[in-house]
Amino acid sequence: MGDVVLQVAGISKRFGGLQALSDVGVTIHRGQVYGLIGPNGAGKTTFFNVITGLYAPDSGSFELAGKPYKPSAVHEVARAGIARTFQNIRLFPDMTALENVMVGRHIRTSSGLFGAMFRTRHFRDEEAAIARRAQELLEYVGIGRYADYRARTLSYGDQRRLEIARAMATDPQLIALDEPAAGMNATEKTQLRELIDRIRNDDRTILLIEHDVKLVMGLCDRVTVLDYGKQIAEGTPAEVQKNEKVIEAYLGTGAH
Ligand SMILES: Nc1ncnc2c1ncn2[C@@H]1O[C@H](COP(=O)(O)OP(=O)(O)OP(=O)(O)O)[C@@H](O)[C@H]1O
Repeated sequence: MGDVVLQVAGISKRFGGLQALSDVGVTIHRGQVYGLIGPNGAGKTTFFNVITGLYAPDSGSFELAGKPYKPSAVHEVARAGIARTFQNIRLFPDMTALENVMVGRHIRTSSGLFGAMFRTRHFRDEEAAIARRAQELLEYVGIGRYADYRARTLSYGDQRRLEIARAMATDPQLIALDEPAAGMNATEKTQLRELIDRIRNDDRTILLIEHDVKLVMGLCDRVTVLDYGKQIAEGTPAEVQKNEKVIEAYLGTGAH
């Protein structure tokens, strides 16, 4: 098994009188696809938002690639090495596909504002390298031919791919995908599955929230199941599927 990429423990988060997360922890190894599932309102998005710095947790410890990190601000989390996509696609709709990926890459550059303002040689070289890398990533996710199209003109499935390319542009330790298959048709889901498989085979690490249990079970190495903010099961898909608490949680709410 690969090194530990993300280790979080004891995460709790309360909203007023509602305990959205109680003492949740996960350990994710390099090269794994780790799934987070649970019925509606179980706390999946809250967990994602806590580890990516959108919500401040009430408690919890956080380690990324062996170093403690404090998920207190979104850009700090991105710098620490977690990149994410969103349930509702958040691209720059009027920028091209290539430019959207280049934006992701900019957090790793060194020229800064001075370089950009005076268009220094170093800045220009860096821009050219960023554009090349962005094009490679578009090819990697399968939409290289749309590099010059505005993001909003791409199909839904291709916009999701573009979001993944943008997330990968930061060279993250961990890629967190928030319901990447939402709204996809069967063909798009198959392609998404192949893409996630490919990303894993390239030794990258993925945390996945997904409603489509079939997709999660077929794709993930390990799964955590949340219900009412509590971690009711953790294990391989086969283990989790047999767990009585899990069966009950899903049958109880009618969600699947
Ligand atoms: N910002 C917030 N303020 C108050 N309550 C919140 C907030 N965010 C989430 N909650 C509540 O916390 C609980 C967990 O919600 P969360 O969105 O994390 O669940 P989920 O598992 O992602 O659900 P879904 O599958 O519907 O997306 C819910 O009861 C929700 O209403």
